[in-house]
Parts: sequence; C-alpha cells; structure tokens
Amino acid sequence: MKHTFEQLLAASDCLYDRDAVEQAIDRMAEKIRKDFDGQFPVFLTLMNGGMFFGARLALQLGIDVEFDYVHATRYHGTTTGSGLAWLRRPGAVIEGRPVLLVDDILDEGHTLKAVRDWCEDQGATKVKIAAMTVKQHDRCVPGLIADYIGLTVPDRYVFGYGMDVNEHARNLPGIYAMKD
Ligand SMILES: O=P(O)(O)OC[C@H]1O[C@H](OP(=O)(O)OP(=O)(O)O)[C@H](O)[C@@H]1O
Ligand SMILES: Nc1nc2[nH]cnc2c(=O)[nH]1
Repeated sequence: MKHTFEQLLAASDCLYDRDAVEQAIDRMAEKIRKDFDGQFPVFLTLMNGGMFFGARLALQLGIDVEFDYVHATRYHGTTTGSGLAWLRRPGAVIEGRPVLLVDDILDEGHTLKAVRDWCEDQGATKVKIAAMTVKQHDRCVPGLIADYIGLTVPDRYVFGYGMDVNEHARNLPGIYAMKD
C-alpha cells in the first residue's frame, strides 16, 4: 500500500479534527494540573507516538514537571503488535517520585503495562497514565486502565497526531481510522 497523505486519507475516516483533539488534551491538562500541583512529577513520554500529545499536554499543564522519555515499541513500524522492545529507558530518577506516563494510544495495554510496572519496580511513589486515545474493545490486559483519557477510538487501526501507519502520517494533525 502507498502512503501519501492523499492515499491514506482516501482509505480512512476522520474521527477527530485538530481542534477536537486539542480541546480533549486541554481538558486532560486541567485534571492533571489539579492532581499533580506542587509535586514536580516525572513527565514520561512514550516515544515515538506520544511526542505530539506530550508536547501539547505539557504546554497546557501550567505546573512544573521533569521531562524524560522512554522508547519502547511493540509494533516495530507495522500495524500488528508483537513482543515489546525497549529502545531507551528513562534517565531521570524514578525512585521516590510521582510519575505521569504519557502515550498516544492505549490499545491492548501491553506497552503501558510494561512501562508502568518498570516504574513501580524502580520505586515510583505513584504512576498515573495519560492516554490521548483509548481503543474500544475487550482485549486490554487485565488491571490496566488510563487515569486520564482524551478520546475513545473504535476497534480499527488509527493514525495521526503522533500515531503512525508503517512510520508514515504521524504529523497529520487530526485522528483517522483505516476503513475496514
Ligand atoms: O496498547 P498496546 O497494544 O501496547 O499499543 C499501544 C502502543 O503502540 C504504539 O507504539 P508502537 O509500538 O507502535 O511504537 P511508536 O510509539 O513508535 O509508534 C503506541 O504508541 C503505544 O505505545
Ligand atoms: N498508530 C497506531 N498505533 C497503535 N498501537 C496500537 N494500536 C495502534 C493503532 O491503532 N494505531
């Protein structure tokens, strides 16, 4: 399949335009600000998908945070998940700190679960999850829920606003779902 923006847009439905995505992120920022005010949390973005969401969320937060990132990939630039590969673990001190995990999508939850469990093993005082989107199905790993949810998406492959299709289209400003 070719991956020009035009070809991808023709093969997909727009779920949320840029305004809708950013309004949802701004609503999340308000809740997170209240919960973390005065705590100087580690703001841990999951790369690559979380980068656009993380940037917008951080700029809207209005509280001081320490930035860091992890790079863990399960999809390896493809559209089906497999084993999780850690490409970078965080450099920030996690022990004794509150952590906010920031990711573009909670799908089956394996990625966020692995990172959350790792942070807990490092001695984080609390680990909260901010997911820009949550996919609607019943295949999520048990016990994993996002504390802050931006938007829900259907059980289809989605892309845009950080989310890729075979490493294309992350920088489309809206969120799209491939047609079935
Ligand atoms: O809930 P899951 O089923 O584990 O899937 C969600 C993960 O999949 C994507 O990452 P991916 O591995 O594609 O890497 P990327 O962030 O570089 O796109 C996305 O950014 C999430 O981290
Ligand atoms: N881009 C993208 N990444 C994912 N990771 C898990 N599910 C998805 C999805 O639907 N789209």
